Amino acid sequence: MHIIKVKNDRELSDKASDFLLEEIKRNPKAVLGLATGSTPEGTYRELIKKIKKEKLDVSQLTTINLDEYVGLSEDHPSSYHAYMNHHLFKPLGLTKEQTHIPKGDAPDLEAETKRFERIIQECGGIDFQLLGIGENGHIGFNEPGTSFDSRTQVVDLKPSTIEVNSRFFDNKEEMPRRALTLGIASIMESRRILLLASGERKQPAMKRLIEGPVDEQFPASVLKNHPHFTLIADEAALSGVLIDEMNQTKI
Ligand SMILES: O=P(O)(O)OC[C@H]1O[C@](O)(CO)[C@@H](O)[C@@H]1O
Repeated sequence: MHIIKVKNDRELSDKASDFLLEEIKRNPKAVLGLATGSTPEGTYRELIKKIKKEKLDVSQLTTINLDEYVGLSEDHPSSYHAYMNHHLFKPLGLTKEQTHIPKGDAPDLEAETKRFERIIQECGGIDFQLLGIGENGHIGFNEPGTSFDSRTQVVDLKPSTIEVNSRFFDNKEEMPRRALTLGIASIMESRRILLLASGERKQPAMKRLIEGPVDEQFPASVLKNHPHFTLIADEAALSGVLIDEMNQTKI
């Protein structure tokens, strides 16, 4: 695990967008694994600016999103489809053919999980996976207790996740109780992984990730087993966390 400590969310967005930009420059046909939530919003904003400034061709990229709420159609304003269209796909002109997100309103959810795994295999696997982290350590929507061998699946969300994420819904009652998510094994097969964490809300998760053991009760801990795993976190998220200097770059 390599840790990059930044001052604040603005620096985190700048640094994380550089990682994505480098990946795209190195391989214009890259398969990018993408995340939603509040954390990567600034990263996407910076990435769009940099891609436009450098006039990069993004027409050959493929994107694979981590998750979607069960029951929400693509045009539901709180769906991750709507989030991605708004924050990245529309501004970059990425087409439906090159972008993939699990369909939360698929009539057969089990078939949808299989279809999604097939898409990942068919495009040759994920080159670069961007991740956020839940306060309880979830990655994608893989909640504490999820097997490290899991593949794309339908999951029940924990009450704490329902509470935290209901802020994205006008009416809290509309917050779905289930989601489709890439499994932990599917995420771990990505060739490189970048995890972002910002703000004091994420401090307990950072402490457990960095100081604690690899444990299925804390899903993000599995990332420490990945050979090319980088964490970018800000000072608030890392406050009071003991970091081995060998693993760290300060910005
Ligand atoms: O960045 P946030 O909003 O804190 O969300 C944390 C994580 O939880 C999720 O909302 C659930 O997948 C992710 O999209 C995100 O990475």
